[in-house]
Amino acid sequence: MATQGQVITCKAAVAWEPNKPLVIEDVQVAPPQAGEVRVKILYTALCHTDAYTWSGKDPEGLFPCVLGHEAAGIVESVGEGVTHVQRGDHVIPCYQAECGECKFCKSGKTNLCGKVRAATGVGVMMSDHKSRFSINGKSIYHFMGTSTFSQYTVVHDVSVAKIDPVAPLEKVCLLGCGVPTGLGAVWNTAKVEPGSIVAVFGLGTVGLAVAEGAKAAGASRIIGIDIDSKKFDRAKNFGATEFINPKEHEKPIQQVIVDLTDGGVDYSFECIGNVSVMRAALECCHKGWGTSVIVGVAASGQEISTRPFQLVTGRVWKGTAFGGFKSRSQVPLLVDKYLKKEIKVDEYITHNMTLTDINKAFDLMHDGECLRVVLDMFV
Ligand SMILES: NC(=O)c1ccc[n+]([C@@H]2O[C@H](COP(=O)([O-])OP(=O)(O)OC[C@H]3O[C@@H](n4cnc5c(N)ncnc54)[C@H](O)[C@@H]3O)[C@@H](O)[C@H]2O)c1
Ligand SMILES: N[C@@H](CCC(=O)N[C@@H](CSCO)C(=O)NCC(=O)O)C(=O)O
Ligand SMILES: [Zn+2]
Ligand SMILES: [Zn+2]
Repeated sequence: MATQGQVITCKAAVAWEPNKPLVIEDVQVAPPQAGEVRVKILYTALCHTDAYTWSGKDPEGLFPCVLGHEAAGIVESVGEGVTHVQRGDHVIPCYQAECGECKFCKSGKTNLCGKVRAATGVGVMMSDHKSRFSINGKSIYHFMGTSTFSQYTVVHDVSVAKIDPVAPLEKVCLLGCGVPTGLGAVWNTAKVEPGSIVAVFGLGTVGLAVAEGAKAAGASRIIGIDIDSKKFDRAKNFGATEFINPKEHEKPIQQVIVDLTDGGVDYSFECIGNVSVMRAALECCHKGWGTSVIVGVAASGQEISTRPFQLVTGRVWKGTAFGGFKSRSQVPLLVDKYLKKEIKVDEYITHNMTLTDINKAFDLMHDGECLRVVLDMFV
């Protein structure tokens, strides 16, 4: 039955309130308006940022909403004026848009795009400042411009990357967030050179992707740091060469690392979202040139600090969003790299479940064994 131009009623996991279990609801998804695309989401993964917003600590978290931003699907229909994708295209929704025309996109200095960011930050579509999701007339907010915990979602056309239809959607959904973030933090943000010494704080999906990226960049030592030593064995397969558990040391972790590396590392990456660790990650960098990249998302109200002398003496503090990748143009290239076996993706998937099990999937994320859980949206 043709659905184009019609409201679609489908299943979605709705976050009615912070921290309350998500509820699988029948939601109405309005047709895409001009410049919008309605996507049938086939697979979505869960990212810790979904859990962060769900917790109520995200100042941009609005309820009720449909969370989710790491997914893959097929275009169901497009609104007026949309030319770069059409019905049937395989796509990855991109929470970081790329319009190619705004001040940010044209700067050549950042992957951030300004075109729809104001609207996506308040859970609505740009054209009319309204949501396309509702339940019996009650409006439900979008999230990150993606809302992939729904069988159908509406995104801005600048927030969708067309990919090779050969790629398995149940795998490449991960290229919507965590894996590119870690790889790009190394390749685009830090620009790690061959021979560098790298420290990675936090060995979840993002930290492991940093390790993988650092290995590919030719780093000579990749030091993995985690408070859960069970993470270490697996991290070897992603490129980490040595490991430190801060709990096993009396000295501050930055001092331990400085002592082990003749003055500090060339590059460090904080992949946790803990502001004390962010400080340690900066301070374990080598005087004169060491660069630390903040990748983890810290809650509202948290602040970073260090002695300014750390920066005066040449250390550099940076951050990265989506690893600095330009989403619409570079996500398809990452999919191609996966198809050529140049980057890992399958290895980050530890669990496969269904949309109905989404609350169990969130529980699993606290399990030390869990990296990414992929949900099949139509089982
Ligand atoms: N900047 C971006 O674009 C971007 C994109 C994706 C995710 N993120 C953020 O990156 C962070 C990591 O995501 P993830 O999915 O890998 O999370 P994760 O929870 O799987 O991994 C975090 C790891 O840190 C370890 N850890 C916790 N506290 C620690 C401490 N004090 N010292 C050392 N290790 C510690 C945990 O044991 C775990 O292994 C999250 O904050 C997420 O929101 C940011
Ligand atoms: N709304 C949050 C912002 C959280 C944040 O920093 N998000 C990252 C992506 S995390 C993906 O898992 C990001 O890319 N930010 C840039 C942007 O949102 O444009 C808060 O305010 O704390
Ligand atoms: Zn994410
Ligand atoms: Zn732009």
